[in-house]
Amino acid sequence: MGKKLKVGKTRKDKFYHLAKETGYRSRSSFKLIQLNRKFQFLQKARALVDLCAAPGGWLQVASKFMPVSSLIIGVDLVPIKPIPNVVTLQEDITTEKCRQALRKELQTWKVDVVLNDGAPNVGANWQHDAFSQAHLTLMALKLACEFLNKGGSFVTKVFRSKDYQPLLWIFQQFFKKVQATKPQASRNESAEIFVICQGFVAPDKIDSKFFDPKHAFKEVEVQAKTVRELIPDKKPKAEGYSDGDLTLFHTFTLTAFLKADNAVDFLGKASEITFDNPDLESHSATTEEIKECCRDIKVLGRKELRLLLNWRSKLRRYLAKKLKDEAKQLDQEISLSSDEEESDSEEKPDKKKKMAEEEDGGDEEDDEEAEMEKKLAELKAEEVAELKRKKKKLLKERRKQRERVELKMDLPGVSIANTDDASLFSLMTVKKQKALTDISKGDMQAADALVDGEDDLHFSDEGDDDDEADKMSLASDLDDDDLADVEQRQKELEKKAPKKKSEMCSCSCDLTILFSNSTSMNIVDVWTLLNNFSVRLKATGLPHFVFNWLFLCSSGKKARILDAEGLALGCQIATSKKKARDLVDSSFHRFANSDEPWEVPEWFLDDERKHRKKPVPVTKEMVEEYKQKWREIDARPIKRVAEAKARKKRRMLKKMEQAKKKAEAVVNTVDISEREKMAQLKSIYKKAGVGKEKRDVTYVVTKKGAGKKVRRPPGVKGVFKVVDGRMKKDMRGMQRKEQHTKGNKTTKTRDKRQK
Ligand SMILES: C[S@@+](CC[C@H](N)C(=O)[O-])C[C@H]1O[C@@H](n2cnc3c(N)ncnc32)[C@H](O)[C@@H]1O
Repeated sequence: MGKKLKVGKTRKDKFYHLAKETGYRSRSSFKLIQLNRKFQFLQKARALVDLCAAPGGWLQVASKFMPVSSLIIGVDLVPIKPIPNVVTLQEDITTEKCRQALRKELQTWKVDVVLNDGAPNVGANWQHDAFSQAHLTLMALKLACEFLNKGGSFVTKVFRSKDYQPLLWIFQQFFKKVQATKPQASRNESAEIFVICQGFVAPDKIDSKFFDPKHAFKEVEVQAKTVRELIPDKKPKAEGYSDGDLTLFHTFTLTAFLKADNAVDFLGKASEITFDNPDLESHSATTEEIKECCRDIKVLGRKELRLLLNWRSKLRRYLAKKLKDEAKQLDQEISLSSDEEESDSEEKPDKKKKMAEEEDGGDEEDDEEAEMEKKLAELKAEEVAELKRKKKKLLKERRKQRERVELKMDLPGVSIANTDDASLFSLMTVKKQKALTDISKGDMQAADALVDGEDDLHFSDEGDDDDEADKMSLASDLDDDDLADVEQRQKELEKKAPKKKSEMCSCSCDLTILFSNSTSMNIVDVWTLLNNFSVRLKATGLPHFVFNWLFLCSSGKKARILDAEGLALGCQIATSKKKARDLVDSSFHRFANSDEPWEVPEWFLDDERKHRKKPVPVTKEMVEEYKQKWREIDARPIKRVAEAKARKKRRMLKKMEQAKKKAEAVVNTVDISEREKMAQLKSIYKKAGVGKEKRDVTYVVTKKGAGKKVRRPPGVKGVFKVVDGRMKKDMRGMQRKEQHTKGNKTTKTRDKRQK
């Protein structure tokens, strides 16, 4: 019969195979690789001692990551197969002999790192094993304290048992920084954990009691009090077994959960809650989700654990109420059955007891409420944190945008990167966009709907979610200063005309959509729209507010929506308030709101289209100036091109540098002639790509044929070369012919072979 092996140990996981493939002697090598990747203690170390090192996987990793010619010593009870540049000792690390052997090996040296992956021979009793492991760790620490340099590191394996906390405390007495972690390569089912102690303080004198297990290991009981403690932000650490308990799966009844003094701690220990009370199982609070959660508590997150706690509170309240009702009913029965008064007197103590319990239930309710409040406060704090995160994200985005503008990757107010303009996808926006298109076509009914309508296009004072989203998109289109400015003005206007608030919202948002989304609109469209709107705007008394927008948009902050003409116009408005006012005033004219009420001939309409609009007060020169500016901006190389050019330049310089060195070597060579030197120098510089500069050659096609002497044709300057127009064609013809004959030959030989 074969020996029955433990499943966890025999299971060959990816690290096992990886170790086999990469030539590491043990899968634990990857634990050290991962620990070192996180804490970087091997790279700087010049000397290292690996305690309990067989078969030598950690030693291999150490010799790979430590600087060449570092001193590496490995100790183990069993012999370690030799590893290049590693000294191995066969000793028991708990003995004095081992200490002396190490002293002999190290002489006066001290080491920078002490590793300990020691695992005593485990067997019959987990509790005993855990203790021997902790003892082994303590002995490893003792050696570390003797041989470590000041500031050195001690990396050790520890099993999560009751001795874990005392061990951590002891480590903290000797090292500045003590961190526990479980590398990925460590199996989840293993209770091992790795503690990285950094910054050895090297005390002058060490009390021997630190290394005496009797003194060192005292019980430290830690109870979880909050859900956050139960599920920390970081990856949970592996838990060891508690005394006398050799299973990891713990099942409790619902009654036990309801009776538990500390519900959170209870959840920390329980793996499953079973239903032992049908009444509670069918309670409305016991939803399918709750039942699912009860099946495997270990996999639950904070949210689900809170759900269970709330459920518990509900059930407890329900039970308390039920008891109360029962007591009341009992009371009524007592008062009704006067005949049984005497017998009642015997039962009364029982009822009183129940009443007292009921009162206790009331106290419990208070506790529950306090607990609930505490939880609510926790939730609130989480919400606040979430909000803070969002704000931080928003600020980060704005900072990035500013940086992009500084790097000339974006224009002010225009983000190439930020294309997630929420307002583009808002249903409200789409509706308004349609209405605006209609208005721009002259449909003033749509304008009526926009401004006066109580329908879904209307922006109410309270503002629903969509309103908020649109306002947000409006805000996110401006930078901080603009936003503050606009908000300030909005407040002032609200004070001045409180009744017009809803109208103001309506107008301002319409224009926002116009300016933020109408990328294709030019100033004439804007102008027409404003003309169409002008009467309404006048009615709301908000032309200045509207023109704040126009100003912001046209003075470069919204450059993307305006063409050169628009920019020129915006510039005019920006320079003078009067000009802006005049511009608005001039939009109120008799053609502003005409609806073509009568039939007119086509020629008249054409004429009207051409001439009825007041010309925009912008000169051609101004438009040209802004066009030129756009051209300059367009001509700027994009960042990637600039980077590629810089890379090319760097490569060239490097090549030149190398060529220069080679050329110097050639020049300094004595045993070759000057001519040879010249030839070599030429070839070096040619290879480096610094040959003769390419001359501009003009090709002259003649019928006489290439290479023949031809007079300089009139109008040709500089170097010219005579070529035959037919040559290319002839060459190609010849090549074709050659291929053809080759093909024939191969088919003939194939035929011959077949024959
Ligand atoms: C998990 S293995 C170490 C694996 C090693 N880190 C590697 O990467 O190859 C644990 C080792 O601790 C050793 N060990 C246990 N008790 C010891 C002691 N008292 N002194 C020295 N070595 C010990 C065992 O012999 C065993 O080789």
